[in-house]
Amino acid sequence: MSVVVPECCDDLKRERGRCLFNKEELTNILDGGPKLTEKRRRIEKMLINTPELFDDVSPDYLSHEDRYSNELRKATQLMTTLEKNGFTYNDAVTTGTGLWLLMDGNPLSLHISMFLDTIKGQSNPQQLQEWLPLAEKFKIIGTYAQTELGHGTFVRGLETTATYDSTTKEFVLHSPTITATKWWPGALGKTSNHAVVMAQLYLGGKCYGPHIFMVQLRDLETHRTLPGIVVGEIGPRLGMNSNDNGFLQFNHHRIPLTNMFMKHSQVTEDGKYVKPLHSKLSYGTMVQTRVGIVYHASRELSRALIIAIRYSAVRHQSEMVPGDPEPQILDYQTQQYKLLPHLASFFALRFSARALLEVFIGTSAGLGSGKMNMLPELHALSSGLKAVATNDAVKGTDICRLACGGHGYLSSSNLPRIYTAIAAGITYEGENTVLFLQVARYLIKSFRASSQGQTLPFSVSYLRVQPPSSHAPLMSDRGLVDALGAGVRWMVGEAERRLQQLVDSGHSPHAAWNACSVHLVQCADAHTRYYICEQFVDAVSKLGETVSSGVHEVLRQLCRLYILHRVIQTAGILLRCGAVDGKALTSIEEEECHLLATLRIQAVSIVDAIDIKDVFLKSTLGAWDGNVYQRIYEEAQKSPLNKSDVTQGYYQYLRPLMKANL
Ligand SMILES: CCCCCCCCCC/C=C\CCCC(=O)SCCNC(=O)CCNC(=O)[C@H](O)C(C)(C)COP(=O)(O)OP(=O)(O)OC[C@H]1O[C@@H](n2cnc3c(N)ncnc32)[C@H](O)[C@@H]1OP(=O)(O)O
Ligand SMILES: Cc1cc2nc3c(=O)[nH]c(=O)nc-3n(C[C@H](O)[C@H](O)[C@H](O)COP(=O)(O)OP(=O)(O)OC[C@H]3O[C@@H](n4cnc5c(N)ncnc54)[C@H](O)[C@@H]3O)c2cc1C
Repeated sequence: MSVVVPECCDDLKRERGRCLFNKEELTNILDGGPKLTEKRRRIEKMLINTPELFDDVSPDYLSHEDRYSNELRKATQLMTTLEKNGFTYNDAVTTGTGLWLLMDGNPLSLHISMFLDTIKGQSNPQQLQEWLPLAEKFKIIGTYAQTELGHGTFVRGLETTATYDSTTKEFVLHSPTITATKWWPGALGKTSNHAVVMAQLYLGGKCYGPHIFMVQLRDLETHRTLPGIVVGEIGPRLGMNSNDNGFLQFNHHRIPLTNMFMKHSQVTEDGKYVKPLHSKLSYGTMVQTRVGIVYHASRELSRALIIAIRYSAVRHQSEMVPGDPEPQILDYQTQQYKLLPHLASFFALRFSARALLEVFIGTSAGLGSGKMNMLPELHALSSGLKAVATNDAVKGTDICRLACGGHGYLSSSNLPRIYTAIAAGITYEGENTVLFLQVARYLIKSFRASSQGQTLPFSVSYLRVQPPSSHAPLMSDRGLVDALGAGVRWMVGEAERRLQQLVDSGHSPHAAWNACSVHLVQCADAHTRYYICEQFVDAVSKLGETVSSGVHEVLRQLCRLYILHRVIQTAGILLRCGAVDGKALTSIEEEECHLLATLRIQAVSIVDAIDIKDVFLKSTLGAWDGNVYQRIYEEAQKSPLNKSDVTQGYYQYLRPLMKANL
């Protein structure tokens, strides 16, 4: 059956006809300016004109091995296409285009992110000169090998050892137990010939804690594993199965002294240790990746939202008024309630990701001149935002799937794949509960410092013991954000009180911490969300002077929805601390419902402005033209089971069963 694709179906035409703002302007804001939109589109055009980058057959129908090879084919093609056209891998990462193409984890993602970032951030000048050109030109291919079978979160508990032998000026890398096996690193199994390896540094019998080493794993000609090294792939996962997540063991494997990354700490030839300016500088690559993940999570959420919102405008179901035609499901208030707060979250995360990037850039510049004072602030912000962004992207993506009913469960909707890929983000790069507990540590320290009269860094300055009272009317955006801040201050104060009470009653500080950790995680989550609200309000108010009134109104409504939704989610706390009363909450609930109806009118245009082309959405439900049913039908025809009318399985199993005398 041939597909006659209309320019765009009537439902979507009508939706788009109601647009009251300049879509291109909103696109530019999301990209970070017109020049960046233009650059992204140039990259997209180039990629779209490279057919080798696209799948002939859905990876769902490939074997485990073919899936990997197919993704490797596309990943290498992507790198050469970018290079030939004067772009870098970084352009593909920062515009999102590369990650959308390589849809399910890919064998070069760790190379272009954590491997290269470690070389750039942890090398001394000689190492940088030696390794960076090789890695940038893909002469060596690497990954970030930190996690072990026995330890992922607790980096200090890693078991792999790097023992210095001053007689040969080498480190001896060893995996003393099964639990010391490196486990999980992306692209470690079959792709990488190098890895940056986190191992416990031993000098003269003394352990100096985890340090990073550049280790060659495979021969550069034959790609065979080097002696003293065992490496392989860990097998199928929930998602991201196009990647070759791997395992790695060392058997007294020797590497030169100069292969320890020596920007921050050094070992001299005679085995003396030179301390870094801050003990956690070697965790820098993780921090940088967390910053990137906030963007990544917001992008993945936006893909799910485009799919679900367009589909909700095309799908008609049930009767709202008996006897009337079936309405678009987007007209149901419950459907709006499922989707639109997540649309607001996407915008909130995008603005917060940008603010975090600025903190990262500022802190990195400071580190260059020996200033370490911003490091705890960056660690807390990047940990909290990574956790909230991935939690919300996962939850939002699953809601989008559910909002598409049965068809959301189809692989061809692409929602399952977006979900499984982003679901890994809750665990990797610091498990979210663990990261929240790091934020909580910062909050409690800050709260206590404030009680002793110290000035607090900007992200926690609202926690000071005697904050100035809010002058903004409660129901204004600022007033509600101040109320949320008061709620967090109350929660942190309460956590501190409970901790102190437990210590006073004889518990050790560590036992008290564990006994309060559920509440502490809630504090960290609430603090991070308060920060996100602040960033959203600030960004919209700053843009107010420069953008057209239509775009400003849409952003103002999305920001308002985000804040109202947050206040409702936190109602219990806000009532307990007296920041709002029942009457205010009732009017906030009513306003939220009203706002859902207002935003619904332009919802399709808003997701259009996110500007992700069909080839990157890869969804039968979310394509620009809304031709949903034809696409679903055509995709089903590609199932290998439809190649013949009667399958082999019938002759092998079903027929014998039917003929058996049971
Ligand atoms: C370019 C962008 C690309 C974007 C691409 C996105 C696409 C994604 C594709 C990639 C796919 C997958 C990648 C996944 C890769 C990985 O998962 S790599 C492995 C990551 N592993 C982790 O994240 C481990 C998590 N654990 C930790 O970070 C630490 O162990 C933990 C912080 C939990 C505790 O560390 P300890 O060493 O045990 O800490 P303590 O000794 O207890 O000390 C705590 C104090 O140290 C401070 N601290 C901790 N970390 C940092 C840091 N990074 N910076 C600054 N300070 C830090 C902490 O605040 C405590 O300070 P205090 O004592 O309170 O003053
Ligand atoms: C798809 C994927 C890709 C990955 N890629 C890489 C990679 O490229 N390189 C690499 O080195 N690693 C990689 N990892 C590993 C990843 O970084 C770890 O899985 C992650 O850091 C969590 O560690 P864990 O698995 O040891 O979990 P655990 O730490 O064992 O966590 C299990 C549970 O214990 C809880 N828990 C642990 N510690 C605490 C605590 N202190 N307080 C309270 N609760 C706690 C956690 O909250 C969680 O609920 C990857 C993982 C995945 C899933």
